[in-house]
Amino acid sequence: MTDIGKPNILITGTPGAGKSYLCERLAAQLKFTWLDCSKIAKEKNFIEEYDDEYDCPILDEDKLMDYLEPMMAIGGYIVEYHGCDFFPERWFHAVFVVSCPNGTLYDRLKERNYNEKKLTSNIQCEIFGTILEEARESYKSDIVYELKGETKADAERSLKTVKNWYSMWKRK
Ligand SMILES: Nc1ncnc2c1ncn2[C@@H]1O[C@H](COP(=O)(O)OP(=O)(O)O)[C@@H](O)[C@H]1O
Repeated sequence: MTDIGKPNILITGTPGAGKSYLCERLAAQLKFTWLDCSKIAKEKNFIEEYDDEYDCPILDEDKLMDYLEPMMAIGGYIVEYHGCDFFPERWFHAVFVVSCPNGTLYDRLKERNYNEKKLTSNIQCEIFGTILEEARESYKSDIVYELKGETKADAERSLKTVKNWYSMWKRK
């Protein structure tokens, strides 16, 4: 791993779990730069094709990674994405997986007008803990942490957890 002044943090989890909500606050409080990969992919057109069935763009992972690489070498970034297995393991010093109870998640995704197929697949993803499993398979287990993203109180707790982690990291 590169010897950098600030770590890079990955925030992952099912769409709607509360990643952006947390990242926005974290970036402001820790003074890190927040990189929302879905937003970047859309803006920079890092899209391979469009999945009509699930009504979503398919990410061109290589293009996204080429774009992120120089930033990851500097450190001080919070990377957000609803997947985590394709990033180089060396990029991240901690991986936080945000989760949310199905009922709340359902309401949040309904509000986004997800079609039935997309909605069901995302709810299943949450029920099966797919992203948490993906994180545990892709990174060392001692850098993977779970956070809850349902309520404002959850967000406050998550902010504290990540800040505490960062304080410990600085002392190392
Ligand atoms: N901890 C939370 N407490 C209350 N509302 C939240 C919380 N996290 C997210 N939300 C709300 O839920 C919706 C989806 O959150 P968002 O952060 O965009 O999810 P994601 O980035 O994981 O797709 C937003 O309307 C957001 O304001």
